[in-house]
Amino acid sequence: MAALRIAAAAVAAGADRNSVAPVRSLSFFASGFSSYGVKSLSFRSAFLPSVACLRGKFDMAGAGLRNRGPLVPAVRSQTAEVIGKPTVLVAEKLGDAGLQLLKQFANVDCSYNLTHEELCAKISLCDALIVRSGTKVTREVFEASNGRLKVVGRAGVGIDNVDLQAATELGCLVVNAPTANTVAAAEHGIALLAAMARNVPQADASLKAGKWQRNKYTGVSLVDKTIAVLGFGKVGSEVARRAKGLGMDVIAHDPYAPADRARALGVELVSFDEALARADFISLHMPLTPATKKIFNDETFGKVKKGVRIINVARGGVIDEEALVRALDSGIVAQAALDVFTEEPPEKSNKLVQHENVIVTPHLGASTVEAQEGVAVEIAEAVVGALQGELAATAVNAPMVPAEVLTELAPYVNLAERLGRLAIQLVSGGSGVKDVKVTYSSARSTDDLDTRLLRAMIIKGIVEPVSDTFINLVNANFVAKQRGMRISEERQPSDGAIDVPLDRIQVKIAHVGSKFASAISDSGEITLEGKVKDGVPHLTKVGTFSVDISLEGSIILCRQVDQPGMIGKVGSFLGEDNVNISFMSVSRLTPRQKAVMAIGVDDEPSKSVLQRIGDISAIEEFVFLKL
Ligand SMILES: NC(=O)c1ccc[n+]([C@@H]2O[C@H](COP(=O)([O-])OP(=O)(O)OC[C@H]3O[C@@H](n4cnc5c(N)ncnc54)[C@H](O)[C@@H]3O)[C@@H](O)[C@H]2O)c1
Ligand SMILES: O=C(O)[C@H](O)COP(=O)(O)O
Repeated sequence: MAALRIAAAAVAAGADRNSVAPVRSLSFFASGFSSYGVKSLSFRSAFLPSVACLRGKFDMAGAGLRNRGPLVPAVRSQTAEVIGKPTVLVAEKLGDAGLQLLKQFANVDCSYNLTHEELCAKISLCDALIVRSGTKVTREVFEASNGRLKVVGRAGVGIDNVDLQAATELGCLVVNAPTANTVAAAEHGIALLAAMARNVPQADASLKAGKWQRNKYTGVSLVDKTIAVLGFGKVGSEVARRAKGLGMDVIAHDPYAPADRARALGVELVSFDEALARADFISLHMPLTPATKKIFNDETFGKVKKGVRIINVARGGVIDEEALVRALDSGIVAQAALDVFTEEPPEKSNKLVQHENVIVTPHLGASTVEAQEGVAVEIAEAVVGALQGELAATAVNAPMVPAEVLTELAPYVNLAERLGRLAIQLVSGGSGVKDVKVTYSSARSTDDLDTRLLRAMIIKGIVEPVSDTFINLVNANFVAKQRGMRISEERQPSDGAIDVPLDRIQVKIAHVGSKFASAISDSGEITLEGKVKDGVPHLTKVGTFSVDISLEGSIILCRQVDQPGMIGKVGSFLGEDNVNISFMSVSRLTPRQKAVMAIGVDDEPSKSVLQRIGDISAIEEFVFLKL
């Protein structure tokens, strides 16, 4: 019998994290933030306020912030007792309204024009970083933050200056401000279009130099000309709308644009080659991605109508600048108007900047008073929200889960993490977890359940106790993949209530041994199942045994010979050790044979009392699990 016994002790995984285990699992994005202004945290209060924040936006009153809740220690040795504010580094000029908003919540360090080295040196003291397009947020920056940096806010649209892969791997959320500068960029595109067509900058410079060159600066008309908008997103659509107003024929190319949006604006969506062949003017509005990098090159210029005019308010990198110089010199391209460059700022001697048929501006597309105030508020709201544990609506590297879905799923999120956390503690030493199967039982239709958050929380529960990686919605899938963990998800119809999103969640870990053999189901996997009852997660199945205990505190699972007096004996040992029992449940398959007892305890039993429980002759195996 002794051979069957598994030494009862705190499961090695996580045993050295007593001080943080109860709090570090509480919120999702906030995992890893300092406990700004949070005096104490309880499990249930910790996730839910972030959900409330999603609905209620900002409650910036000091007291409101203090009670916000989901802010969990940044440094693992810290406890939730530390009172402080997060630090936000603003590395490029940000509108005042945004700064004021940030200052209500955070210590704001406005340090502009930092060198890369200075940024790397400062970043480990910052919880959030706000940049425009002028700061390169490289892997080095993320690594230098030593895990403290949890949000990068891009005060604008393009995130090509942020290493998204590194951010994701290190669990750092990246948010942008995608809407506030759209009109400004479109207006700048139109300004460049008109200025280029009528040689405004050249004529202005000539006149200021004392010349009067009316013939030299004869322009071309816009009306009835064809403009091809490449990238029919927010800015592209606004440019198209304005070009229509100028009497131009507008065609557009965008592989992902909905045809009805184009139709509504009277814009014809065409292929890339057709756009090149038909356009008198080409206006670029696609993002810089590996697919669009140097999309304008010698070959592309070979397909355009001779004498085409090009406007680029998107990103310099979408044009091969040397090829453009060649196309301008040969007259294939008559003129170009550029707001953006591959290198910013470009060298003074840059051939495009100096070309007489090129007009340039120093990346001014978003630079209007109105746009900068709008962008500043948009990004400040996103960063503050993320620091408070909200799922940001403008997250660039995390799935967006609508607020109402999040509210409904909140208790299941806790259940999912706890099942993962218990399941990993049942795996016997040395077994690598490679195959996790999750079954969601729900009376709802398949489309009606967004499981991404639950899946991420199960990964968090499984991985965090056995590694030093913080898991959140940003990096959960990446971390699972990196560890070679395959998570398969399955939906099972249930006849439960339709007004709750889920009836049960079952987590199975396959191809591993268990410290508690009774947790292995007939199919050979560690199997745990849970439900939410009155908003509280419950463990309802271990292996083939039905149990019912609330998933709070810690758990002792015992398998014993079913006989009178067992509950009393174990209960009295725990009582003598001043350990409070919160829940107890006994399940047996056949009377007087095997039974499984699940005991929820508020306090951690001492090793000696666990030893005494293990020594009870009827107890065949037992395990102590921490939540
Ligand atoms: N100069 C500035 O100051 C300034 C200001 C705002 C935006 N921008 C830049 O303008 C670009 C567009 O911004 P937005 O807000 O309209 O973004 P958006 O995401 O709304 O639109 C981009 C569009 O490009 C499309 N696209 C992607 N790949 C494409 C391809 N290969 N060919 C054609 N279309 C493609 C997408 O489907 C999308 O519809 C971004 O690069 C942004 O950084 C520059
Ligand atoms: O992508 C953008 O939003 C624009 O390029 C604006 O960049 P900026 O914030 O550096 O002006």
